[in-house]
Amino acid sequence: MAADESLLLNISEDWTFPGFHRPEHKKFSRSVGAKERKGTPKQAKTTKRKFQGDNEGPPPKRKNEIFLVPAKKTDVKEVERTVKGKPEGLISPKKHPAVRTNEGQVERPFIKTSSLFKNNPEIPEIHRATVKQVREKVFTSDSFHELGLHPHLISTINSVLKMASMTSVQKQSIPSLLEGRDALVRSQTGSGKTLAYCIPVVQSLQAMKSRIQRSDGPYALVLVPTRELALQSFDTIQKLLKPFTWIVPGVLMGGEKRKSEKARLRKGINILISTPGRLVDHIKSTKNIHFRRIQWLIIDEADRILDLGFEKDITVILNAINAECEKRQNVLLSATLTEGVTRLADISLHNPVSISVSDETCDQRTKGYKIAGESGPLRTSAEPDGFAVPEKLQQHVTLVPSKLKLVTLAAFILGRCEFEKDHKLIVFFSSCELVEFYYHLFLQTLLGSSTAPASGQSPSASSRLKFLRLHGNMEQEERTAVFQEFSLSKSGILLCTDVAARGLDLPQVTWIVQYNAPSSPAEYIHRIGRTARIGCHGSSLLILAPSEAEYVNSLASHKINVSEIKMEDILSILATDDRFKARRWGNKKSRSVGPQEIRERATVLQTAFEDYVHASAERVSWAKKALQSFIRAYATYPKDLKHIFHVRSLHLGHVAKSFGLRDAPQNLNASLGNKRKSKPKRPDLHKKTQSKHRLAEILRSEYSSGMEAGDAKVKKQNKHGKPSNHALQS
Ligand SMILES: Nc1ncnc2c1ncn2[C@@H]1O[C@H](COP(=O)(O)OP(=O)(O)OP(=O)(O)O)[C@@H](O)[C@H]1O
Repeated sequence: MAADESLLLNISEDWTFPGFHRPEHKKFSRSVGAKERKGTPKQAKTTKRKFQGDNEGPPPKRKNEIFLVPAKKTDVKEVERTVKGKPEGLISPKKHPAVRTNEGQVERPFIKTSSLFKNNPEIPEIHRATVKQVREKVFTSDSFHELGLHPHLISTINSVLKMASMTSVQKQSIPSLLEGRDALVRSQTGSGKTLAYCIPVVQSLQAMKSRIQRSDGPYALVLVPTRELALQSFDTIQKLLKPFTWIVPGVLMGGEKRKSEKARLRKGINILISTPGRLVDHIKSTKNIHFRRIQWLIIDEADRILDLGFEKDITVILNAINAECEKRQNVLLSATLTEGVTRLADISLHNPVSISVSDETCDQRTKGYKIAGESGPLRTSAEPDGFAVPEKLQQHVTLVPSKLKLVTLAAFILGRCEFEKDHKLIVFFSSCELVEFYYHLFLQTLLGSSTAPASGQSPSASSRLKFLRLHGNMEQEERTAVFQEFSLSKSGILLCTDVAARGLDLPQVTWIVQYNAPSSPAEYIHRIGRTARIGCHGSSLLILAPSEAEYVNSLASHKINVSEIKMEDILSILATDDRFKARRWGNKKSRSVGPQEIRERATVLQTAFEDYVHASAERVSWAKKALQSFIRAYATYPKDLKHIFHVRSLHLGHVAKSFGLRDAPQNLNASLGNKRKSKPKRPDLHKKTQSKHRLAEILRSEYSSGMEAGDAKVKKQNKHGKPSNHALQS
């Protein structure tokens, strides 16, 4: 199936000197009408007629090597040469054989580039009622001194963690937990839930009459869904334990050799932080693990742990603990309390206190949500019926036809990270394959590859563009390195799956971009919650296709308000970068750039992506596999979102463009048909336990314990930043 009819542009001559001045540019007006959105038909036709004769047949063949024109200082002569013929810049399409005309001008053959702006679906107006968002006050004016903690613990909080006053959730939770109560704790993302449980655990363990010995084994067990979160929680506990050196924390998270974990278990870990899968592995295979002295069981991101089908693992863990110790304190935490958490609470909490921070419930500790029976339902009537979103988080949505999705994302990244300072972006995708694909595509095209050092940084003018990626198919060593690098970095772009959606506290993230919509409003909340933490400012952008516009209403029904950014406004950033200038607009730098030229610049950018992908059969096959992975993930939206996200509503030819493919792969439908027989499911909270177990299998690659045999992992990126062999095969 052809992607679309073609607009023919003299792309290879479109490249000019990549100056970084910011010419005045005209933004697309918000009132761009449907007619204008579709392009100016007359102009497009003229362009087509003009160039058609020169370009029958496929684009010229290219070598397999990565194209790149390294940025270097250029003198005036060099600039002139560049303007006349050779493309130079961060994105540099393959060079085509030059032809000299009578006038001595260098002419190049034309590249056939499908029109990005024709035959797109109409972008609907977003109509939704404005909802009142649930707000929570982050900080209180109360200090930690009021809690009656050990003075050394208070001074550690003040001097090591540099915290003076408690957050609302800490003020409400810590006293209850110090009283010995079980608890179900909900407060917005980035509000300090980690310390809300860590402080009481440390306070109670350091106060034990007979001093804890390392060889005693675990007194507290903390379960978290991902390895990065395990590391992060471990780090916090380790800091709190500074004055109490006899209490030993430890983390089990997979990716490490089982032998060394066993050795650490044998020596003794008093506060054990683990992912459920990894702990179950040890319960089944490690003699030295025991739970005789467990006094605390903490399940962080409790709803996620259930979503992932870890219920079976949790049952194994609870049975193992219950068999050895009867009485302990249990705490479940999450920013999103869902039906799943209530079920988990039913099986794991005893006479719990339910703590929920919101304007309505603030300062009103609601105690005594009793379990009607050992397996009866927990009543959580005080819960607000919407999710709380940090007050300083600006949420946006943009409606983008599939064909334009890739250039819109690239323009958005360039706009934030190249032309503005100190932006830290996280971009969420729906699968590991998509993350790998776009990571390498951006690295090779937006940065140019062969001079880019292994960290993904270029010495060129685009040095502000630093791409990193994180997903469950990477080697643990690299996952940890990326997590730490992005944490410490002041700027950069992290492409990731939902493995980074929960709990991660990455400082100073300014934007969250959701390139693929999340599978539930709860996941939306957690993804955007990686910014605007602990009272800071932050923004989010959800990219939806026109056919997915209804999702905005779905979010509104959970009291989530998003405001629209027009796609044209995102693309208008291309006006500030003359690397994308089409030649026919000349070299004058002072004139303003109109909508038609921005469309052509977007086409130049798209062409660079397509050139990269079509430079070899191997890359085309890689892009096809990424496309297939996208479609597979698209088929897994839960039933209640199927009317919005349905594979049938995808235009494959258009979607293919967002993978740099010029045409929709011919055999995709057939292969999708085969997949449908064993259709994987997304997490669906309303599904029965059995289906959750199946989910666990499907999502295992993202959240695996790291012990599975034959786990296909993405090998460390080679030093040229090229797709690794595995990435090409995945
Ligand atoms: N009392 C406090 N004063 C200042 N900063 C704090 C305080 N408590 C926690 N923080 C900081 O707030 C940030 C967010 O905390 P934390 O990660 O515990 O949030 P969370 O509620 O668990 O978020 P999520 O729901 O996303 O997991 C961390 O950087 C933490 O160090």
